[in-house]
Amino acid sequence: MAPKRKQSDTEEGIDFKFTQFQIVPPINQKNFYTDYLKRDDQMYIWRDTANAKDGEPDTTIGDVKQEDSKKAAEEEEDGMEENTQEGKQRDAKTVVIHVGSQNLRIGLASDHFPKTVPMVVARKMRVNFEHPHLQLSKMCEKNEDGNLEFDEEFENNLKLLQTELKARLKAKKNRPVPNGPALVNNFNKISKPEVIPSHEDPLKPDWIQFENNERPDVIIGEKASLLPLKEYPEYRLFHPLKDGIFNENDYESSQQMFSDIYEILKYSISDLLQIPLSQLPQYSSVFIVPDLYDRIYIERFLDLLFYDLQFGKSAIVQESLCTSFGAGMSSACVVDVGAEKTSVSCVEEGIVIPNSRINMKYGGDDVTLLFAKLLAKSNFPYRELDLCLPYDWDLMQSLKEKYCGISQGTYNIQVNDFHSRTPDGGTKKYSFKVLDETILSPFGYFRPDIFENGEKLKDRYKLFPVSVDVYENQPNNPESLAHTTLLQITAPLASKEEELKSVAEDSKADDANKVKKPRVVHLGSLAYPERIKEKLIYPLDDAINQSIFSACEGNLGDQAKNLYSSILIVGGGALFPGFSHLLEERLQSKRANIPNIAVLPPPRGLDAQIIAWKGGCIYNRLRIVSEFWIKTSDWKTLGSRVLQYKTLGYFWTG
Ligand SMILES: Nc1ncnc2c1ncn2[C@@H]1O[C@H](COP(=O)(O)OP(=O)(O)OP(=O)(O)O)[C@@H](O)[C@H]1O
Repeated sequence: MAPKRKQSDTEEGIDFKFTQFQIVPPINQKNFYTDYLKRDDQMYIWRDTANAKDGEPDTTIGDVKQEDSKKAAEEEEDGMEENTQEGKQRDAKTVVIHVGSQNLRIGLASDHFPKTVPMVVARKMRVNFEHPHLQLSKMCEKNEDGNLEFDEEFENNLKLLQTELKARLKAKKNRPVPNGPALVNNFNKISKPEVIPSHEDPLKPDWIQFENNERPDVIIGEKASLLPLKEYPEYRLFHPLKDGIFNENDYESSQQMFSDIYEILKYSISDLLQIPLSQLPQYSSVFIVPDLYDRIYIERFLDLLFYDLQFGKSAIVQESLCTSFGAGMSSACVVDVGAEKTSVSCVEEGIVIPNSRINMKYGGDDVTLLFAKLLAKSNFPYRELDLCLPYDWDLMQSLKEKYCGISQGTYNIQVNDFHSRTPDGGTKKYSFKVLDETILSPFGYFRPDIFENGEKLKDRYKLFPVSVDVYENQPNNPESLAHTTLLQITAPLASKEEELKSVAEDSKADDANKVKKPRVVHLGSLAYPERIKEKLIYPLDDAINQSIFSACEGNLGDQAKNLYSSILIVGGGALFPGFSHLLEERLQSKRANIPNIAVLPPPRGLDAQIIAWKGGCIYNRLRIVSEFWIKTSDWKTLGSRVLQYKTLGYFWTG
């Protein structure tokens, strides 16, 4: 039999406690309460603001609050003072910056109009750059009937577009032009250019010619398109933004891209606004960001504003909010059709409704390309036109802006002319005929599958990783129910096999990176999208319907009626005559139960392209904005966390 084990002393009933310390019982969660880091006045950022206001080293919280309320009352009393002298002084020291894929709009808040700078840089490379070509005549081929044709997908989409246009013209009692396309083709085929001697062309561009061997490293903005690229092949053109985000496709490194953005901003501030860079610490900047922004985009831009340009303080504000300020509307559905992106968002009482935001990857440049293709099909006489050359692209843009529009009056054969100006070919005058090309091109917004969408968002996340949460390592870019819904609707269009393949690839990548898939944060009614798909291409009118539907949480009541009666259309891409009217008609046909649908142009004859910038100036005048300024010290101490407390406030989380 095994011997009995000796029992320990405690078990033998000796009354000593194991420790003299009082053991703390678990807290009863019912009565548990703490406000640690829950009140604004405990945050460094607010205490810092309060101290700065007082000019005292430190104060107790109660005192700060009393002082604040006194000051606020004083400010209320002399509000006029704020609106006149103080406000004007502040405007003269604030630079409002609105960056677009094609144009940067920048100016002092006290200016009437911003300076517009094309977002392009010509950089001298170490070895000659082989420029790509996109010659119009080589884009299509002759079919058996002798007509010019593009690929099958394009031709099918074009047929659908033409059918839609015919139905519309019939409804408006417009008669078709008998034998129209043949008449147009025959005229264009035999149209010959007239050479204009350079001394007879008052608009001849001042092409850049370098003397000796002195060649600058960078040429910025408009000047870059005056560079004869064939003569100076060591230069390459870069567009740092594409589709409304960083252009990761054309650059090898993020530093290279940022140095181009820096050059554009530096040139605009020092040369155009005449502000010496050394004085920027005394200036503030209002930076206008997309509604459905990318966190990395905002963080990197703020780095640039604080570290490289050294602005004293900055505020960031969303595009649609600025547009609504600029238009003086407290609630609106803002549709911004830009060069390479189109956004739709609903704004109410100074807030962009998070679930209504939609960002689509098409815009005015897609219409330009479509117009060029349609002209190519009808034997456009300028056959050497190369869309990769900046002056030829600009020519096509100007033809689009001059001749495209959606009025029934233009549906007839028209004879137009234009001048081509190239550094090697001089000036030539061409005549050409068009029939329905000018109407069909803007129609593309309602059937965007016809645009060249394949290369969009190519190499996304090549230079920058997906923004992830520091705690959960989950993608944390803001999401919107409207946007996610449309992504899910368009997803089945991809072939099943392709889908499965890429899902498998994604899951492999996920395992490697330990990054989980994004989730829909707002309503939770939808499962998370199968993959991180961002390229949203969807008809404009349907996108507006979806945005308003999501803004009202599916209830098309008074709120929806209000939004439908104030659809504000801005941005350069929608500046076609008759476009607002067409959009209004299409919305009415799809929402017959909503009376008074109105698509409004910007009020007071304001330019649709600068209205968001104007709104940025007005934002600078709001008294509340003083709480939104991020100082250099805040950015250096807290980094992007400061955005939770300031400027974007709760938008930053979603
Ligand atoms: N009068 C016009 N008619 C038609 N299109 C126009 C007109 N004026 C400008 N555009 C087009 O508007 C586009 C530029 O618009 P905008 O300046 O709003 O773009 P962005 O803000 O630079 O780009 P994004 O919003 O995509 O970032 C170009 O495609 C240009 O061809």
